[in-house]
Amino acid sequence: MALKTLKDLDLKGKKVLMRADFNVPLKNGSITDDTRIQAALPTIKYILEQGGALILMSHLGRPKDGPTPEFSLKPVAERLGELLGDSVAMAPDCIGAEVEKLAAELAPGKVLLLENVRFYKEETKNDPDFAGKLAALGDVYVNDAFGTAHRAHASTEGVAKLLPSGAGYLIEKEVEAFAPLLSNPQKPMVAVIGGAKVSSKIGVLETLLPNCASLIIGGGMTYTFLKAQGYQIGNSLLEEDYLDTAKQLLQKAEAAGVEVILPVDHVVAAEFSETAAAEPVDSTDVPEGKIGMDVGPKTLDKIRPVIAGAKTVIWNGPMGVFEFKNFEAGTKAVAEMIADCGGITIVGGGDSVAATNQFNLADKMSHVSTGGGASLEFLEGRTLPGIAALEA
Ligand SMILES: Nc1ncnc2c1ncn2[C@@H]1O[C@H](COP(=O)(O)OP(=O)(O)O)[C@@H](O)[C@H]1O
Ligand SMILES: O=C(OP(=O)(O)O)[C@H](O)COP(=O)(O)O
Repeated sequence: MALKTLKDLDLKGKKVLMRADFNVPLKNGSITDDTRIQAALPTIKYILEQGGALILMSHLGRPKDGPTPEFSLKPVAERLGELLGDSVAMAPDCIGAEVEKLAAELAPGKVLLLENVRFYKEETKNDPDFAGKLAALGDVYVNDAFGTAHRAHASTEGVAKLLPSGAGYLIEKEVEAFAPLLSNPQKPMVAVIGGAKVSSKIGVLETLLPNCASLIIGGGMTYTFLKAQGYQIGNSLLEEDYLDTAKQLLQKAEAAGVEVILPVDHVVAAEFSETAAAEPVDSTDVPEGKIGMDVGPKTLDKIRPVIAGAKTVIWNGPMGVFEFKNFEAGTKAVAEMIADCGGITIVGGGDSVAATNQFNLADKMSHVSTGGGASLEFLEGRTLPGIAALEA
């Protein structure tokens, strides 16, 4: 798959519209891990050095009700300004007359960050009119949002059809890093899947099965699977609509001879809060009224030999609510097992990468990817719409 890249674009004096994945973890309005911003810097600097005026766009989180301050990209503009040593202008919106004026007046070498594109539902619907309004802001389009390349959205896919386009350095680097895994994965391969995006990732698991010897499921994913098997899950995270999918996946894994490891004990809390007390539960069932927040020690004992025996480990999704000190132990232990396993280790996803950094293990992983869902889909051999749109 040959991609059009930055080198195929004439950037000098141009308004360069660039899609980045600035969906960074935030706590009380502050960025807790800026890996995704750092990862976009090589492309950003190249565009500025070439004399482009850079208009950046991204989503942040999954806002449901239009513009909401907690999903504003303002903290990203500030952090990016610090990293570049030059102020980054923050647009009040991502489309409209005021934004058009700011974009038109943007000087070469300067940066304007548009407000969260997901403040418009047209973004995720890949609405052509909305894509047209975004495209009108630039002369050329660069996509460097690997973490969002699995989404066919207006800013990742729609705009690419409307402007001369190319992939940024991050997309190029990620695609290269995954190439050996696609062509020649070292086996046995083990997938460790957790986190909170059950509906996004549960479908991907099925396609991972043929290549995996074992599938380890933890984090918020756990409870949809446990409930599907008839266990009690208390008030834990559940995506009710995916109970059947979970049941079918377990049946398919059994038929394919793939070992599935699910938590057999938990650390629970009475409420989802940083200050909640950690209560160990030595049972697969979660007591009524409690929330499963982390995997327990017996689960870790089951996971340990499986990861130690792997030649390739793919990890996406924390094993628990690692952002809260009382519930970080499971994620930390599994991250350490992966870092020490001696095989090829791929960590992907905004929060999994944040966890890897929190435990100072990034240097011990073979590849730390800015994409979680994107890397899983890419590894399955699926065409990522954001990348397909950049094919030469
Ligand atoms: N048991 C759990 N209940 C609720 N949320 C959880 C649980 N375990 C992990 N999480 C949350 O999952 C989030 C990360 O999920 P996800 O976005 O799928 O991962 P990534 O960003 O690495 O792809 C984290 O914020 C973490 O707190
Ligand atoms: O954080 C992201 O994905 P990830 O959690 O799978 O790494 C991307 O920014 C995509 O976000 P989305 O899953 O809301 O489309």
